[in-house]
Amino acid sequence: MALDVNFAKMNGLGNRIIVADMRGRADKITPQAAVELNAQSDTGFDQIMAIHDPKSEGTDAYVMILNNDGSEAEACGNGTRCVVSALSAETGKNHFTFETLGGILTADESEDGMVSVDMGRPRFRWDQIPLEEEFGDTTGIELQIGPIDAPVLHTPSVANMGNPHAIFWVKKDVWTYDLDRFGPLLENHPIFPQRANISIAQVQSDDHIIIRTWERGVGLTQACGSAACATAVCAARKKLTGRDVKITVPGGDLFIEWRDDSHVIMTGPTEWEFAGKLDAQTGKWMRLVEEV
Ligand SMILES: N[C@@H](CCC[C@H](N)C(=O)O)C(=O)O
Repeated sequence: MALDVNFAKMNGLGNRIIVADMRGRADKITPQAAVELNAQSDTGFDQIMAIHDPKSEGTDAYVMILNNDGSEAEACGNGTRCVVSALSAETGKNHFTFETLGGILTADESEDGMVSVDMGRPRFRWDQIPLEEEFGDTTGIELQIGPIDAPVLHTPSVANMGNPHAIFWVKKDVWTYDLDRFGPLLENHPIFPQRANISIAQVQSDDHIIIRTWERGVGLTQACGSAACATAVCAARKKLTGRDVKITVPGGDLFIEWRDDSHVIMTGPTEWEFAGKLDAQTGKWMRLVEEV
């Protein structure tokens, strides 16, 4: 089977993104094509952001989000910034409205190339995360990993930012935790019927948190924008920080504002990879033809 698609290889703070242009076509990138594409060295990615023709009036595009295990996601903060940079290079526009599986969101590119995405309103009710069983207080649910009397990670906050997140608060440096080992166990824990993105977070101050994330459907990544948003809102709910925070991820910094109307605004950079700066400047798409 040949996957023949125009694309740009980009990243958002090291979160590896393929922006694929599926406009004007009736087909979709299948889970199998995504898995096989990821196995090829030049096109390895964390997410594919497939831009389709709009489905709803007033939107610029429908964006299908695929993780590298072929599963579909409702939200991807870093990938959305990459879609904005790609479409802005192509069209010269700097404001976009997208629809994803998770709903409708807006995004803006500023003069300096930074992109802000309105990630919508977080949801905290147990059945909205979703969790398998009822918890009244989702600022810290009963879940732990490690010995029963000395858990390594415990009592995560949970939130849905379009997609499900659990955040474990830690006192020690986030790099001292074996997230590679605990990540898959927690992602697939029966308490999360739709699996979950798992982050560990160390609060530095009222406006700064350091996190690492094990992403659902991917594994360890350099950055997860929706996890940064989920961490920020959960920290503010627990009164660990204010509502305006810098989140340091392995790939750099994201700036999160939880506005009074409850919308979460995420701001950060994007980078072009082998589509190259030339393509970013001319707005020309590269063509990807792979046997998958
Ligand atoms: N990298 C993303 C999140 C992508 C989706 C996630 N793995 C999921 O399945 O929910 C981001 O920047 O938000």
